[in-house]
Amino acid sequence: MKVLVKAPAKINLSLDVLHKRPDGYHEVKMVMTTIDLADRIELIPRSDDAIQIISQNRFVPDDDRNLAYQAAKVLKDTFGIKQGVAISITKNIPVAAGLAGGSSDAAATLRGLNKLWRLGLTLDELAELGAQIGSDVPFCVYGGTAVATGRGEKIMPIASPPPCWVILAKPSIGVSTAEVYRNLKLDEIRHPDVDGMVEAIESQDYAAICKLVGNVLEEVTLKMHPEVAHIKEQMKRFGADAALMSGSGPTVFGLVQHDSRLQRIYNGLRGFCDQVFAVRILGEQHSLD
Ligand SMILES: C[C@@](CO)(OP(=O)(O)O)[C@H](O)COP(=O)(O)OP(=O)(O)OC[C@H]1O[C@@H](n2ccc(N)nc2=O)[C@H](O)[C@@H]1O
Ligand SMILES: Nc1ncnc2c1ncn2[C@@H]1O[C@H](COP(=O)(O)OP(=O)(O)O)[C@@H](O)[C@H]1O
Repeated sequence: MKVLVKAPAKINLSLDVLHKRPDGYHEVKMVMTTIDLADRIELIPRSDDAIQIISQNRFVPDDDRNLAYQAAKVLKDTFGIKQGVAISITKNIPVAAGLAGGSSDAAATLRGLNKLWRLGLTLDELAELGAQIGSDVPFCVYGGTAVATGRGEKIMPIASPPPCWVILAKPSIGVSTAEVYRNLKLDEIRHPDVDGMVEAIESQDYAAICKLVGNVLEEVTLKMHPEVAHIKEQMKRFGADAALMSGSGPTVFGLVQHDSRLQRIYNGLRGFCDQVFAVRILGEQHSLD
């Protein structure tokens, strides 16, 4: 039996950092949502006990640095699984982009192996195991829309935003999440209204959502890579209702409700940015079947 799993990307509609913790991580408060841009993970049982990564993407590690490899390892070690698995990753999410591609591959591997190895774990149990791999993995285990706190691993599901288009534009640079957090000046932060964003989503107020988008990491990445600021300006100039960098960047996303304006923004950005996508928000949490 072979198992196929979708691994969707996320965007951060609001991202605040409260303080630096004694363990070196930052205490965050963010609103995240999954979008319809996804990697495809195929899990194929092996006759030996090895974990093998198969990927055609040269930026994706094919050894134990791969987060999907680490997900399989956590399950094998925790439950004493003897069977090996080949994990084939078809990459559609840009790498090191602030879209949690690696974390989502790990989360999809957890969900898929739960099925392949008949472990019978709940999403809560998979999310707890996922936290060992990375801060964004628990959110990716659930999908949908949620408030994430702690270092990002404490997840509280909320309603999904009203229907709209998400346009993503990724400049051809990769950003290190650790470096962005390291360069954040905690005493100079202008905190976004995360609670206001949650209220706006719960009341399906699209205009308020657009007004309240904010990300404290944006300024850090913008300073290192001015082209990100340029993309954000262009996104707005072409007519996006809101524009913001996702996570630690460098991808910028724009929100728009009208199909007519979508085409104009998409074409305008394609003029100077290689990777542009127009996708929908995915409202539903993942199910276990
Ligand atoms: C910024 C965010 C926003 O969703 O996303 P991305 O830009 O990576 O997509 C996340 O907080 C990224 O989560 P993730 O990429 O899973 O981070 P991890 O692997 O756990 O940590 C990578 C490094 O980032 C820093 N880090 C991460 C999370 C956090 N709350 N505080 C931190 O200081 C630490 O230096 C850590 O060593
Ligand atoms: N399955 C994977 N897909 C993509 N990158 C991965 C994967 N596993 C490990 N990585 C490593 O994780 C780093 C961050 O990648 P990614 O998760 O795409 O970005 P981000 O944390 O910005 O959302 C990459 O530089 C890559 O070397």
